[in-house]
Amino acid sequence: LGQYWYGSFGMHPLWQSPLTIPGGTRQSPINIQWRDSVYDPVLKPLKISYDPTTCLHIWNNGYSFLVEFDDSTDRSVIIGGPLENQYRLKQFHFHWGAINEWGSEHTVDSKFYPAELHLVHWNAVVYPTFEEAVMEGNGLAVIGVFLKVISLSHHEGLQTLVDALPAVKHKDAVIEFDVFDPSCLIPSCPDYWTYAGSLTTPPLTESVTWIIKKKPIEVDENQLEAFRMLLFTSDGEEEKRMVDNFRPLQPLMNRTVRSSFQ
Ligand SMILES: NS(=O)(=O)c1ccc(C(=O)N2CCc3cc(O)c(O)cc3[C@H]2c2ccccc2)cc1
Ligand SMILES: [Zn+2]
Repeated sequence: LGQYWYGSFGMHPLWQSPLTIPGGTRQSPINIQWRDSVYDPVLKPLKISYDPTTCLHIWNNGYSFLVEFDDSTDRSVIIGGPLENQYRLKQFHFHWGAINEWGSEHTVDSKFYPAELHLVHWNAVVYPTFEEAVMEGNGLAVIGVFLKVISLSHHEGLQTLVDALPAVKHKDAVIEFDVFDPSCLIPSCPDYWTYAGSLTTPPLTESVTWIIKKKPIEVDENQLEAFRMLLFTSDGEEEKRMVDNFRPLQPLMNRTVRSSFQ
């Protein structure tokens, strides 16, 4: 699916989506214009509680690498922030560029970060399965965290992931990954923006409450280079480096981005 969605390789591929959702009014990603975001004093702090033993495996699904969690119970959840319910952690993954000039999906004041982390949660209070939640307006909540490259700032938590990546170099590779607490990848600063959006990969359904952290995490160049060594392609196919796996910006249309901070 990665190849189909990211089109030809090597260039800075536009998102080859066969369709923008006809009549889509809340597509993602978007540019967050800081001065147009509206402080909402009603927004609560986001409460994050992950159980590191719910971590299951890392797999290369041909468009990113996903770290998946056991979401059969409420052991790894988020609540508060803009959310009406508690949401269960299902997986996290990243989007990144071939070079540090771009790679994130969301932009802030039209500025790209070199990469963006997405922690994907679903509303298991209201919906019986993730697949059903994906089709509903309040079905998913995704925390977005920007990555910033600072040459001498090695990120310890990320390194655990980076060390595992060579084992999932090819599409469809999976390895067991049994203890990892993804809260080490989330900045301690509580500030975030939030808006109503969509999946940025097919099926692009308009089911995501986005929670974008204001502060990036800092990683070093070698750690991001490790992402760029992954492949869109399966073992035995002509190698295509997994880079530029981000969707182009979508129109804001009739939406307001709220901020949890002044
Ligand atoms: N970038 S994002 O909007 O945060 C995003 C969120 C969830 C998902 C997700 O969990 N899945 C399941 C795994 C998967 C694998 C693919 O190859 C793919 O193209 C999409 C997904 C999506 C997905 C969501 C809903 C139905 C089917 C697949 C993907 C991306
Ligand atoms: Zn994503």
